Amino acid sequence: MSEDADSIPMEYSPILHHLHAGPPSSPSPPPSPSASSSSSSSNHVRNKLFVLCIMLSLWVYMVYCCVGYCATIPTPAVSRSTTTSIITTSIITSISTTITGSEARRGGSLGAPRDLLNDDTEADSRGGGDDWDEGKDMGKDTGKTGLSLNGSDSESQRLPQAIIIGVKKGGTRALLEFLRAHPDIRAVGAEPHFFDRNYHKGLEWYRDLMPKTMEGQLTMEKTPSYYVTKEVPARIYNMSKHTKLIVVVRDPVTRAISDYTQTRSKKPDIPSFESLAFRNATPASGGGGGGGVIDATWSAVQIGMYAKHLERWRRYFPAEQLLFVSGEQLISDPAGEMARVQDFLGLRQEVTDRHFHFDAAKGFPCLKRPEGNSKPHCLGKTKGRTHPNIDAAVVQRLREFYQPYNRKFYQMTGHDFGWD
Ligand SMILES: Nc1ncnc2c1ncn2[C@@H]1O[C@H](COP(=O)(O)OS(=O)(=O)O)[C@@H](OP(=O)(O)O)[C@H]1O
Repeated sequence: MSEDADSIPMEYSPILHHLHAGPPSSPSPPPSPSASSSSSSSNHVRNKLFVLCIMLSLWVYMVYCCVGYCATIPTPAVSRSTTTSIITTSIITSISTTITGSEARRGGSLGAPRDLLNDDTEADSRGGGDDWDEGKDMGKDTGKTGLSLNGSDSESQRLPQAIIIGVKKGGTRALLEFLRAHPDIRAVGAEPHFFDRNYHKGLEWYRDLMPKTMEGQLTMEKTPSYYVTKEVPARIYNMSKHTKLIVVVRDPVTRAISDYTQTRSKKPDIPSFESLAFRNATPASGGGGGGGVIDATWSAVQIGMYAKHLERWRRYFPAEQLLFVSGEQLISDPAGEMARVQDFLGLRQEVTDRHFHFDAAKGFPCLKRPEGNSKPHCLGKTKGRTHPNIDAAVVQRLREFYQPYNRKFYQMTGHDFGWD
């Protein structure tokens, strides 16, 4: 060990003083003037190097924080022993706050991965968004609760307690948007498709999509393809067997035409509805109709066999946990249908007839604020498309095809939807 290091008196440095604090040593003989000046300058350099090292470590730590790790490490306790640690703590705290704040502002649904926007129903429901797309409703953005940094103690992301599981083109977007007018509901805007397409990503991925909720608020999402996907009932049951399930159903013939209309809006060259509806349809049979057999493997037809799909759900969930909303009633009497839904969810009756305005030009109810005269908000152009005229004979064949399924469905749900 070098004796010099121990015996040479150092220039006073508060930092080094702390580091070298120890039992007082016996006084050393005074150094010669030349030795004193060279050792004093080498100490000076060493001190500077030491301070530089500390600054460098701080800088590295700040960079580390900025790439996102800071939020996951516990913030060091504020120590008053040295100025350095106070500064370090305040820098770390302010970076943490910035990161937490920006994440909160992103909110559940806004942080959703991009691939969520690629599914057909969601892309469709976003398309028209000139007057009301689903990310923008009556001031109740999905991420709104995330804006509160102070309230974050009582707010957290929860798995949904209620899900709109179907059906595609039934009126699911309208129902979700109506529900989002309720103060006790927070919902993801985009369709997560967790239980069908993204299940391998795990429940934490799913939870991460959810908006923050306070105690007593319900978290919801809608993905219409769940109702017809074989694996989904068991998967939702495994998440929670208490999940409340809502299905918006609509006359299966109109639903099939609506489904076809949506596909055709994206792929204008597809064959006619008539020819797709029948197995082995030939141009000679008028593209369908005639004596052909309905093609129950065509998804536009298959989705409307509601009773068949319901059997799968009933193997996992009791009747009381499933609510069937009439897509037709949701248009003609939105407040009445909303009363049933709020009841089912155990919520106060907040969304009432004062929230709806029937837009005669659009032919649909739109949401309005109960107070004031602000302009009502309607769904975008992709909701309420004009359907093509379908051969009456084909429509009739489809009605006959669906009749037994409808009857069974009325019996299973205890509700006659009046489609026959
Ligand atoms: N209030 C209101 N405004 C506009 N549209 C309404 C409304 N209520 C129900 N509907 C009907 O919803 C149909 C679309 O259903 P979905 O939202 O379930 O479609 S999707 O599966 O999410 O693509 C859509 O079907 P089409 O008319 O065939 O476009 C509408 O008839």
